[in-house]
Amino acid sequence: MVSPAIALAFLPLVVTLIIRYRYYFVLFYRAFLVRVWQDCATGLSREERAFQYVLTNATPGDPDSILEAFDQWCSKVEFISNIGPKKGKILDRLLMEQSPMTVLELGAHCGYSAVRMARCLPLGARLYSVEMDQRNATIAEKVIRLAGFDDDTLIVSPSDEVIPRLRSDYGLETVDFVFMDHWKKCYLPDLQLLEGSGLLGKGSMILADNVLFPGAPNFLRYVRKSGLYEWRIHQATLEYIRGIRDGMAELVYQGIKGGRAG
Ligand SMILES: C[S@@+](CC[C@H](N)C(=O)[O-])C[C@H]1O[C@@H](n2cnc3c(N)ncnc32)[C@H](O)[C@@H]1O
Repeated sequence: MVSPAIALAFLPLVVTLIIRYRYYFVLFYRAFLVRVWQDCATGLSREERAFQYVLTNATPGDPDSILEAFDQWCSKVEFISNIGPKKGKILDRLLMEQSPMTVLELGAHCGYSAVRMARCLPLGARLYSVEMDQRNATIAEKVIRLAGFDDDTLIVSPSDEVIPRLRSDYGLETVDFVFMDHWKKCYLPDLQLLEGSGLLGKGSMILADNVLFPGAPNFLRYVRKSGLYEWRIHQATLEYIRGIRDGMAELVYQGIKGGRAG
């Protein structure tokens, strides 16, 4: 039995830790505890619950109302790691400035960022979204169609299998814009796969989310050292949780080092 005196001595430390890491507790509570509880209570997956909410609260064919419904659900009900409204605005701005004709998304989850991007693209642009989880892809497909983007292509496979086949199976010559938002450990190998496949041209932009939290240190180290990119970090906070620092890395491919520009 711990004596009350010893317990009291540790109290300031415990209080300090709780205050200091309160946003991480909130994240753990909303992303994990609420999810487990709701999975048992509803018999539905978190993604299916989010979709039910979107179906009830958004207007079909109106992408902004679909994004708004997702944002309300993720801020007030359960956490889902969509890019969210704040970082989403940076993504919107970059897409509108770049006007890319071919866009590749790695990690579609429920289709939030796919809808977000599709509404910013110029007429005739093509969006290829890659999602390896079949259940997530089913929801993403429904969300993308609900928003009215019937021409977007959803590829259900792991990114490292899809990237080498983009040229042969989907007829892509170059990719103008890549949005990376899948597992962080895949960022570096997939970037190198894209380089090796010749799909990046001079000026192709890569935007990688969550490079500070949960973080992609190997990816950032490589980008810094490779000399292949002009790059910057957009400082932000984690989607739907203020108080946890995060950032997105914006890379612009400069072509093959010491050789012909891509
Ligand atoms: C953070 S969520 C994507 C959120 C989405 N981009 C958004 O903002 O709405 C990550 C998703 O990437 C998928 N994923 C992870 N690694 C992948 C890979 N190597 N290939 C394809 N999908 C992957 C996961 O199944 C998950 O659905």
